[in-house]
Amino acid sequence: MIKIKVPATSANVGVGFDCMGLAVSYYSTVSFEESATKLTITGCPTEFQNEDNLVYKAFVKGCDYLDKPVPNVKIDIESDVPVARGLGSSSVCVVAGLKAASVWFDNQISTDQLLVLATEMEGHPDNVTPAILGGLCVSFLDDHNQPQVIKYNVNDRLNFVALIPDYEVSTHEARKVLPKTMSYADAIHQVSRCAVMTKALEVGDMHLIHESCDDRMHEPYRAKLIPDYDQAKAISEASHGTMYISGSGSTMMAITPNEASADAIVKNARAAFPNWKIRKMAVDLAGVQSEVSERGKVLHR
Ligand SMILES: Nc1ncnc2c1ncn2[C@@H]1O[C@H](COP(=O)(O)OP(=O)(O)O)[C@@H](O)[C@H]1O
Ligand SMILES: N[C@@H](CCOP(=O)(O)O)C(=O)O
Repeated sequence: MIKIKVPATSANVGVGFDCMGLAVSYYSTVSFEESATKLTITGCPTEFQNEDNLVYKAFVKGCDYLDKPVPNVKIDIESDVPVARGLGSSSVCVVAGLKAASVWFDNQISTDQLLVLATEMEGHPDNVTPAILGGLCVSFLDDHNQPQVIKYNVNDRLNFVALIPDYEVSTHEARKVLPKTMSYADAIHQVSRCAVMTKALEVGDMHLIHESCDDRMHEPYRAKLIPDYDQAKAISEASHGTMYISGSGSTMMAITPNEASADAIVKNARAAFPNWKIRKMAVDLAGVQSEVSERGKVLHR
C-alpha cells in the first residue's frame, strides 16, 4: 500500500496573489492499493467517488506522464482539509495523485516535474508548491515552463489561526469576481508590500506584517463573498492579529505576534461563530510525504 500525506496550504498570504503560499499543519492522507476492479474510491463525499475524482485524475496524469498503463486501484481519502474553504483541498488531491503515481513507479517523477504537472492541473503554483515542498514558498513557472521557487523561513514567534466558516467559496467562482486589469499605482502598492511581507514573516516583524498585508489584487473583491469578513477582521485586530483571506476563501487566517494573542482570537471567534472551525495552525515544513507498506509493515518512506 502507498500512503501519501499532504499538508493543507494557505495561498496568497494576503499580498502574494497566485505566487505565495504557506503549508500548514492540517493534513490529508490518501492510500493507494492494487485492486481487482478498475477503480474504487472511499472516504470522500459520494459525488467525488468516480473517475472525475481529482486524486484519480492526477494519478492518471502521473501514469500518462511516465508512459505507464494506469493500474487498477483502490483509493481511500482521509481528509482533514475542508473542501472549498481556501485551504487548498484541490491541491491536496492533485499532489496526492501525482505523487502516488511517482511512488507506484519507483519515484520516477522528479520534484521539479511534480511542480510542473501539479501547476498545470491547478492553474497557479501558489498552493501546490508549498504542498510539495513545505514551508513558505514564492514561485512561478518561467517561459520554459520550469518552476522557479524560493523558500522563506517563518519566524517561530508567529502564530496562525484559521477561521474556517461553515460555508464554501469555490475558487473557480472567486476568480470570476476579479477585474482583468490593475493600475500602475496599484501594481506598485502590491509589489512593494509583497516583497516586504516575505522578509517581515521571516524576521517576525508584526508591525511590518500588518502594514504590508494590504492587498489590492483580490481581497477587496472577494471580501464581498464572505458575509462575516468585517466581523472576523475586527476580532483578529482586537487581539493584535493581522487577517487575510486564505486562498480564495472562505477561510480567513490571522497571523499573531504570540500564543496569547492567538488564544484570544480563538476564544472570541468561537464565541462569535459557534458553527465554524477555529484552529491554531503551525507551519508545515516537510511538504508531501510518502510511505510504502506491505501487510502492515513499513518498507520505506
Ligand atoms: N476529498 C476530495 N475528493 C475529491 N475531490 C476533492 C476532495 N476535496 C476537494 N476536492 C476537489 O477540489 C474542489 C475544491 O477546490 P477549490 O474550489 O479550489 O477549493 P479549495 O480552496 O478547497 O482548494 C472540489 O470541488 C473537488 O473537485
Ligand atoms: N491564488 C489562488 C489560490 C486559491 O487557493 P484555494 O485554497 O482557495 O484553492 C486564488 O486566489 O485564486
